[in-house]
Amino acid sequence: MAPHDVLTGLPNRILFQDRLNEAIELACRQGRQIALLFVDLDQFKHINDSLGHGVGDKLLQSVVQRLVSCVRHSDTISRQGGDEFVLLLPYIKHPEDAAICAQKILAALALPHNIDQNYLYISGSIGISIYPDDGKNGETLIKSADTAMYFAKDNGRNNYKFFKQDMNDRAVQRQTIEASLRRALERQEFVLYYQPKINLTSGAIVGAEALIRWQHPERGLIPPGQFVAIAEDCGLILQLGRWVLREACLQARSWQQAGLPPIIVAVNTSALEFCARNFLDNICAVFKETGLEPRYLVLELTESVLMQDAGCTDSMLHTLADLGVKLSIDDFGTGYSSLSYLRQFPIDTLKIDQSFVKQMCSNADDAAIVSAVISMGKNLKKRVIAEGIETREQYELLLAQDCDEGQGYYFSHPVTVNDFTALLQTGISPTRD
Ligand SMILES: Nc1nc2c(ncn2[C@@H]2O[C@H](COP(=O)(O)O[C@H]3[C@@H](O)[C@H](n4cnc5c(=O)[nH]c(N)nc54)O[C@@H]3COP(=O)(O)O)[C@@H](O)[C@H]2O)c(=O)[nH]1
Repeated sequence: MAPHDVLTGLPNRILFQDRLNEAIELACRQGRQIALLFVDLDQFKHINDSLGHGVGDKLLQSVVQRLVSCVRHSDTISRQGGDEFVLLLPYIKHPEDAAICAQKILAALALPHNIDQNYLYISGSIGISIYPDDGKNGETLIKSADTAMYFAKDNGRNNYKFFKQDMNDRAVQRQTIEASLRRALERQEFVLYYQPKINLTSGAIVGAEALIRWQHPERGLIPPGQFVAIAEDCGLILQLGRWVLREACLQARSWQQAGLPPIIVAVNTSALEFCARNFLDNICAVFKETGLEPRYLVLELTESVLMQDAGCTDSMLHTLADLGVKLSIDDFGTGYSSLSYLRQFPIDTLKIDQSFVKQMCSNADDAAIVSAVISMGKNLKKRVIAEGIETREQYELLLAQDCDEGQGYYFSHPVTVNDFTALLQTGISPTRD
């Protein structure tokens, strides 16, 4: 068997294992430390699925060039398979040397990759293990670095983490969650909560954001923060997303049929779902099945979905817009805001991230950002919604700046279907603070 990976020319697992064993033996004799970096590309599957494996392969080759530029000749880089790479740094003085290398890799990966006249962006998550503290043999060292890499992913991706012993317990916990998520889908343990979106001038409910919860038979109601990222990593988000979309559309139609004022229902859509081959077909099938008109659905997309310089994103967004589906940029201001997207894509709404709203009454910079997004939205003829409104002061400031819509605990927490139906019947009376 050839000792090198055919696509990248890097040492394969077997050759890497030999070098790692040699490095461990030498370090043991000399009483030195060595470092192992486990690099996994973030959402690489999404590139393969949307742009094809040919482009994915070229991106991997470009990534390898960047990795090589970040290490010394004495270091070894190996492709473990797919989009996973392991780096052996046999000569380090301190663990901090590995951190410096990880920072260099993140910075190098972040620069655009020019593939077939497209600029592609990719980031990586890196786990670091140190011999002898995190493993006395190669297998354990790789496993520790791999575990740490998952924690880097959970920490928002595009960062690095050193292995810590308590990560092992949490990794077992994660695998348990993954297995029970699969069971939960079969047993239909998920529910949607709805949070109203308010027209700030009239006070009327104009929309609802559907937010998933897991009604766990023993642990009670589990918020999405504890399982959506895991579902994304193991691909279950596709099934989960299809369920959310269908359920939300059924509910919106059912409110209309009950004679309640028609509102627009918003569904969060992750990059993985958006780029799935049958995403559009599924949406059309849901409209057909539920009878909901497309104009009553808004997809909340994060900037990472728009970030891919892909023809498919552009045509998908235009097809959705032509159907009548509304498109909103979620967490606006926190991602890769390239303002040219606002011109290129048929975006209806900018949703100002709650981190800016939270501090807008006490922090002049946040107030300036909120105000700038509102006036930019007005000039570009896009609706602007502020999320995370918790106080009357924030509401009044947003109203004074002519922000179109708002959402937040000041008006209502996300609530069950029955409670939301009651809100539609009675209207909202904001909490006093
Ligand atoms: N792909 C999918 N992602 C989903 C889905 N359902 C939810 N999510 C994502 O999970 C994130 C966390 O959601 P949740 O715990 O429900 O939190 C939402 C609100 O409860 C919270 N919120 C709303 N108002 C306030 C407020 O005034 N203060 C405060 N501290 N928090 C508030 O914000 C969350 C809504 O955020 P956003 O989506 O950015 O509008 C959540 O971010 C979802 O992305 C799903 O079905 N699919």
